[in-house]
Amino acid sequence: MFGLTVGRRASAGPAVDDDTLVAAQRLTVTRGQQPVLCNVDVAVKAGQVVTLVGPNGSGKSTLVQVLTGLIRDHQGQVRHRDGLRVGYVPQHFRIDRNLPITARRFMKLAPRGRHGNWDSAVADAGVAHLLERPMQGLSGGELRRVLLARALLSRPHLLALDEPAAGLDQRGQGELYRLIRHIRERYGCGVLVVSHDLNLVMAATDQVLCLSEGHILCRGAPESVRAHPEYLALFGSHLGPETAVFPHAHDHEPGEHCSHG
Ligand SMILES: Nc1ncnc2c1ncn2[C@@H]1O[C@H](COP(=O)(O)OP(=O)(O)OP(=O)(O)O)[C@@H](O)[C@H]1O
Repeated sequence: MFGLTVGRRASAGPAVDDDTLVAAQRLTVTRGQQPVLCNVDVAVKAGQVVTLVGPNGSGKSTLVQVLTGLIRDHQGQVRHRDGLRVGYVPQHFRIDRNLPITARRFMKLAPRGRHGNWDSAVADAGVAHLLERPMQGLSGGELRRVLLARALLSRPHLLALDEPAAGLDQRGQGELYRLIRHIRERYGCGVLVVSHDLNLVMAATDQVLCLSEGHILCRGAPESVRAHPEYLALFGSHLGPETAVFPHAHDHEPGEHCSHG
């Protein structure tokens, strides 16, 4: 899903002001007997970069998929701004090796591939030189750029990038975050990012949400904070002092736990 439009259905939920693109309240997702997300409150506003961090399996991708409208079997309330256009770059994307297709053709097949924001999407994602290349032959970083270009075709209000820095070298990661800021400014969109790259997260994010076992462990603006013990406990001491710093508020009382504790 790359050019989803959500928010046309009227539904009860948290208040959505003019700037708020999506807001979730007491969001809970259960898979099997296990809560994957538990009582999560989160909102993304236009022009804001919100980054989700947390260990493997902490619920980051699930949260992104709920906020982008891809997962709807949740408890709690999720409210999207009316007519919200979402661009989504998934964490995993497999190309069928038996179906040769160029990057241009791949993008043209997107919902807004023929009448969308083609020139800007291609230029902003820096993929002009990749358009005639077969998708199967792209490197991981090149593939991510094409997926980003495809997500931009709809001029999204909300751009969700699930681990866009995965597989990129240091220089590529720096470029990526510069690109995210550029896109945020150019499109005025909100950006929701999942990342394990904590140094870059802290440098390029308005708000960080740290998930652990489906709860928001801590959250805040990176520039306004100092080391937080729970965050350090989660990510270890390999981080530089400039990285492990943001204030937080718990989303649950110490005695109030989901069934996993
Ligand atoms: N459809 C599903 N069925 C069963 N379990 C699921 C399903 N989707 C997610 N889960 C489980 O929910 C938990 C959270 O998954 P999720 O992919 O959201 O985590 P994540 O934080 O994005 O992990 P990672 O950093 O490894 O990508 C995991 O334990 C996962 O196995």
